[in-house]
Amino acid sequence: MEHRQLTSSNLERPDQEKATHVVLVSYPIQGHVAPFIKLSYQLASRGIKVTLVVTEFLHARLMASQPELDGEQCDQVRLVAVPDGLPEEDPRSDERKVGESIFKVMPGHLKNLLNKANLEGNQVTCIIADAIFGWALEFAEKREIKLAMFWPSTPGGLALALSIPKLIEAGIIDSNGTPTPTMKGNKVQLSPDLPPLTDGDLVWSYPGNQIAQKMIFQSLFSIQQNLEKCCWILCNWFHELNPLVGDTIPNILPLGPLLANGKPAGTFWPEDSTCLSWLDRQPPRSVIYVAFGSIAKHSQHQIDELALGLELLGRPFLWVNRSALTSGSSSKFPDGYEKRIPASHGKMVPWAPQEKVLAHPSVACFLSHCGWNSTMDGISTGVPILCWPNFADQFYNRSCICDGYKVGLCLNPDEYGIVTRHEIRRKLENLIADEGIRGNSMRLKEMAEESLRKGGSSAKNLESFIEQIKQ
Ligand SMILES: O=c1ccn([C@@H]2O[C@H](COP(=O)(O)OP(=O)(O)O[C@H]3O[C@H](CO)[C@@H](O)[C@H](O)[C@H]3O)[C@@H](O)[C@H]2O)c(=O)[nH]1
Repeated sequence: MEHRQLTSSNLERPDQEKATHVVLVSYPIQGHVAPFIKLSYQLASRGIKVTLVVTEFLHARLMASQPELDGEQCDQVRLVAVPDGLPEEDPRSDERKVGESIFKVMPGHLKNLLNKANLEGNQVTCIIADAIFGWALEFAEKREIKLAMFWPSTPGGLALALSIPKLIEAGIIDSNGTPTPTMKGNKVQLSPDLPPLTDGDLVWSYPGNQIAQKMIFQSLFSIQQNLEKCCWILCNWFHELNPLVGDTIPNILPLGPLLANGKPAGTFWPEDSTCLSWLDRQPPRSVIYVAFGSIAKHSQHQIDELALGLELLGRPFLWVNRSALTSGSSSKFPDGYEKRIPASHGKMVPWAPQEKVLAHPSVACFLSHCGWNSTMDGISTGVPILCWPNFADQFYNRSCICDGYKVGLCLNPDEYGIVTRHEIRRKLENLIADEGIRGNSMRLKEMAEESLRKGGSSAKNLESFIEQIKQ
């Protein structure tokens, strides 16, 4: 199935006929698609013709949640929808099945797309592929097309992924990524400007989901070879955040923070914008913003503790209570909770315009699962972060936020593995009162802004990338 963005009338715009044409291919999850879309805007705004390939399933979701993605505002970014190889009725809830199918069918779709673009005189100059799409290397090489890989996650995660062979050789992890007794209780220094890594920080860690853990480890294992062979590794951070990590990776180009800047952020759920007018009615720096990205889950017991912790704190809060945040159906609140918390004091939304929320002056801090995009959202708006990691890179991101960048605090579970309401209340109070953390957050925000200004590190990296793909 092809969407209207692929029609020849659309492709043959005279002003763009000779433009450099970049095709981007993202893995179809929110934490990858959102930064891909923001990167697409950056390229398109500099006159590059941009085609972003998404699965049909995802395309339908994006159109339902942000129909503007198909409109005037995003005209220079063409979304092309391709089948993911699964039957229409499949709910796409089995991550492994989706992943395997994508790897099987995506090369064929890309081939068709390039052939079609060639026929229509829109030759593709460069492919930007998700860093886990190793198949794109051979594909681009055969067709003599430049290839960049995009790493949507954290500097620490990249440093770790690239160290996997050495860690196995040194007997620190086994060939499945499981820490050996040598690592237990010890720390590994991946780069002088990263906090030491413990066995709890391994980015493939997915508590309670062995299949996902194995899948993430295998993808990361393959990344080292992928990145060695591609021309550039594009990343969503700015050089000054972890300058030494970049020094060890020759072809790295940090371009972040990647921002939507008011354009549709490519979210899978419709944004509830009423939270912005609600924020307008709150005092400056008063609100706790609570959001756990697109995949993290909490038990109903944890949701209760969170709700009661926020109540104990007594400050206004805005809570993204996304569907499937709990393992069962939708999360419930403790008895009488919604009556006790007036709407003026606590607002729940299924999905928020996160970039805009965090930039709002009423927000005091961000209770986050530490997904990398949310971490960059927090850093680029100077909002201190209370860390509640759930799986994967989020544990090491927590260490970076708290011990590396020093812009947050972390929640600690009790002896039963529960983050109690008292811990939540205490840490939120401490975080809000911590002037040192606020100062660090503001400094990083300024550095992030500086990196995007003309002559700043990310701006220069983007210009250099564009110059090179034009050659
Ligand atoms: O109400 C909300 C909540 C989130 N977001 C956006 O959704 C994205 C969420 O991304 P992220 O914070 O990275 O979380 P996940 O969706 O969980 O992302 C997955 O992908 C990331 C990048 O690889 C990893 O760092 C995470 O651990 C992994 O779970 C960000 O762009 C947010 O701005 C919204 O727009 N509104």
